[in-house]
Amino acid sequence: MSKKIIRIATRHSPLAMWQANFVKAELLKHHADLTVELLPMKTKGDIILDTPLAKVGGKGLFVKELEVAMLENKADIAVHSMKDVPVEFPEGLGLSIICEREDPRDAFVSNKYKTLSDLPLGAIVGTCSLRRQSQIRELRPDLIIKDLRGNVNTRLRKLDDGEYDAIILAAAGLMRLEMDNRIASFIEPEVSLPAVGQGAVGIECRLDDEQTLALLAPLNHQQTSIRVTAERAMNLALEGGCQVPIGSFALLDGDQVYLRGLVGSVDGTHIIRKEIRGHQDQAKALGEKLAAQLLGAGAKEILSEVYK
Ligand SMILES: NCc1[nH]cc(CCC(=O)O)c1CC(=O)O
Repeated sequence: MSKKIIRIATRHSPLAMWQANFVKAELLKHHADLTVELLPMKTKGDIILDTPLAKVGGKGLFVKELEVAMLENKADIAVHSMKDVPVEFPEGLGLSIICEREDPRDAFVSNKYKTLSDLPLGAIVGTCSLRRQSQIRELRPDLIIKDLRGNVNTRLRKLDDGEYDAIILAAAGLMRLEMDNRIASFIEPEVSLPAVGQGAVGIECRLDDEQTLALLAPLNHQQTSIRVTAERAMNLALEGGCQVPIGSFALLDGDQVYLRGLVGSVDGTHIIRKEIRGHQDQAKALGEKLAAQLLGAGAKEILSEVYK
């Protein structure tokens, strides 16, 4: 067999580069004679930094350019944070692999306070996630939520500059970048239900590229894959993108899936929570069932208000 090269399309942010290098190392671990190249590129989500993400619009802000590179055969695979991957794929591309999940929780990051409850009345919290905003507002309606964009390092710098009393980030990103020391406390899923796929890295490729699919196969983590399948099925049935106040979080207990879902108004006054359990073989159906329960309980009205 000729010497095979795998070209990885990735965003150029430090977290994206870490994830692409992680996949490169994993590929080399399983296939020592492989050549792996990184192709860093900018996406629309990296370029438009002055607008709240929910207003930039369009699904897949962080993945489209990477997908084009694969379709034009300039790259073979793309490495994504599962949280940023839209539920549907362009013709010919698909998500073949989900790697083992890092800590899926949100992290409370502050130089002055330990937890959300420690924050004084009217404190300023930075996040651009409607999901985080909704849940934080429910708990602490007095807090002022200020938009916060940019990659992880930019966000931390804005905190350090004193623009915020605290910011909320995905724990996984901080842990991967070896900045766990910035985490003041973890926010449990009961307080802030994580986003669909949070903490998991996924690999997309051309579905007819059998050689690449075979090389990627050992990187799949079955338990993570089942959990994220349930979460994404819920999101798809709600027609949710990644910029909506939706949380979805699955755990596995033996062969049983425990899936929790949430849809909330941005002001936190109206939050719908539902949960469901079932066999892991039914992960997708469980997600769809849970979405139907959420819709039946008023999620549709909440989401149409957000999309307006
Ligand atoms: N939306 C940006 C994004 N996409 C993935 C992560 C973190 C890593 C992960 O969830 O795997 C982040 C940053 C954040 O939310 O703090």
